[in-house]
Amino acid sequence: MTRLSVNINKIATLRNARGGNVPNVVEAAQNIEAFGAEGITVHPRPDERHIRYQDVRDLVNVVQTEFNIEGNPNPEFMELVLQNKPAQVTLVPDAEDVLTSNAGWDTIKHKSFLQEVIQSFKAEGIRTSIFVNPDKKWIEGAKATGTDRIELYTEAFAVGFQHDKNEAIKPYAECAELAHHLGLGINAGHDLSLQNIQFFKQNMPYLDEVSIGHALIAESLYEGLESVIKKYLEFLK
Ligand SMILES: CC(=O)[C@@H](O)[C@H](O)COP(=O)(O)O
Ligand SMILES: NCC(=O)COP(=O)(O)O
Repeated sequence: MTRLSVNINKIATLRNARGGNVPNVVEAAQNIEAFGAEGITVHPRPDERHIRYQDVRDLVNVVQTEFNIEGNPNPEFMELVLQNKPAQVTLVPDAEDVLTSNAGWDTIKHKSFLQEVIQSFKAEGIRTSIFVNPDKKWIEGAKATGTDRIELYTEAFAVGFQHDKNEAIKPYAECAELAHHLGLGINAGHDLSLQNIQFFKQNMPYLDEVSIGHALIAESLYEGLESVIKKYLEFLK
């Protein structure tokens, strides 16, 4: 059984485009849970271009499933997470100006920094996960940081899936075997979609959780458009 955590960044992007509260991020999270998702993920970025720090404060009292906050552990992010105590924090080494997450941790170079940060979250009962590329050296390095889980960065899989899906999954499945052997939990995310998720799940051992946002929200638009347009047409008769 692999948990689905829905990343709601893109719902906040849409809300922020108009400056009001439509769509309502908190209501969306509640609906997503009511529809069966097993977690809500947010990734507040320093410029708050989608999820704002206040959204985290609003969501933490409302989310009934697993609340997962992702981000680069700078002092502001650490304070936000430590004050709100989600079930899980996912550490991502994003530069401030990136369009989206584009790399995993060098878990060897940043070992002592990660050890320190992870220890402060775990001391507050927050499960930790660190975002890594699918390379065995980063998994071994992750083990040494004391993290509970890794999150495998799946962009390379999503791209490779288009050309040779069996080749694309190989490093992920091997890293999952190693992580499990080392006693680490296994999450995965980035560019997973309705197109590639079934193959990913079927070929990934020990997969605890996936977090999916961009494609899932786009797919919800595609699948919802027909029904909404029909409703408008009905009212315009
Ligand atoms: C950590 C990760 O994989 C990202 O997918 C991220 O959570 C998405 O962030 P954006 O929504 O800002 O692209
Ligand atoms: N951790 C990955 C995530 O939350 C969602 O990534 P994406 O589906 O928006 O690419």
